[in-house]
Amino acid sequence: MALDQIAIDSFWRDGYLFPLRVMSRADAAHYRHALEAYEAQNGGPIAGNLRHKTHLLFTWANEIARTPAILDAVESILGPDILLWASSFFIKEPGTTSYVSWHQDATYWGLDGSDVVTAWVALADAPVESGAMRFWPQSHTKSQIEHKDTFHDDNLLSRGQEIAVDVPEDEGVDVPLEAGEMSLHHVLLVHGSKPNRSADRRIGFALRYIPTRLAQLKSKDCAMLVRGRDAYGHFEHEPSPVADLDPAAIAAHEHSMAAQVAALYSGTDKTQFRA
Ligand SMILES: O=C(O)CCC(=O)C(=O)O
Ligand SMILES: [Fe+2]
Repeated sequence: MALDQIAIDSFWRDGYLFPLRVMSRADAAHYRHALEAYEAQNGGPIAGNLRHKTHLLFTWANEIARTPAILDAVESILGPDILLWASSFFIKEPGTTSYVSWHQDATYWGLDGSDVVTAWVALADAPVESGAMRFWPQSHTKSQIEHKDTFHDDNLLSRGQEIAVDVPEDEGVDVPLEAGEMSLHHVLLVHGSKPNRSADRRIGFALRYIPTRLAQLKSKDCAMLVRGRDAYGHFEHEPSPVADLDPAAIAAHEHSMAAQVAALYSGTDKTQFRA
């Protein structure tokens, strides 16, 4: 579903766009079941390194990342040559204290440009009371703001990083989504979310797309070509998984995680994702 000019203009003006339906409720439920079948077998929620770049490990997660309606919308913003740089599950269990502090994604990513878009895909309904995301409109025009690391246990971000300015709460826009819908946000948009006070899990799969012309300044990094061609070669291309958790997929994921952790945790002693 290509975006019309009004939608494209509103993304660049406000720094976000939502809601966009990218799959049916039934398809979202199918992917949720695939995730939860793994979690049941694993004995608990997906966590640690497996929560990140999950599309390298599971065929169903790779399929979500390549959903034509998602890529059409992203192409409208970034152009035809698209790499998927990262993916992360943001899951909040009902009645828990997990939250996401106000932050800008760009802070630790090391990418040399800000034409980076996150598609946050809801695999379960994410009403306001579930701790839906909140956006600070037009904050992407403020360029990079200082952050401080808290490493707070309940904070779902890699470093528990918080923006070092007061965000006017009354300017925050709630981003409720239904299962199968997505929001898009700009890499400099200030956003966060509160704990889940609903009766169901809040399950978001965040997909980070970049144009092939961007480069990683912090590590020799990897990404997956999901549309068009790559005339730059800044990133080592990652393979799609052939089967869930097969040895080649696990090896490719480990290789990519090393590069991602080197970038996101630079300056710390962390060697893997903390949550
Ligand atoms: O899921 C959330 O509440 C936050 C997600 C987020 O920070 C992101 O996708 O960039
Ligand atoms: Fe974020």
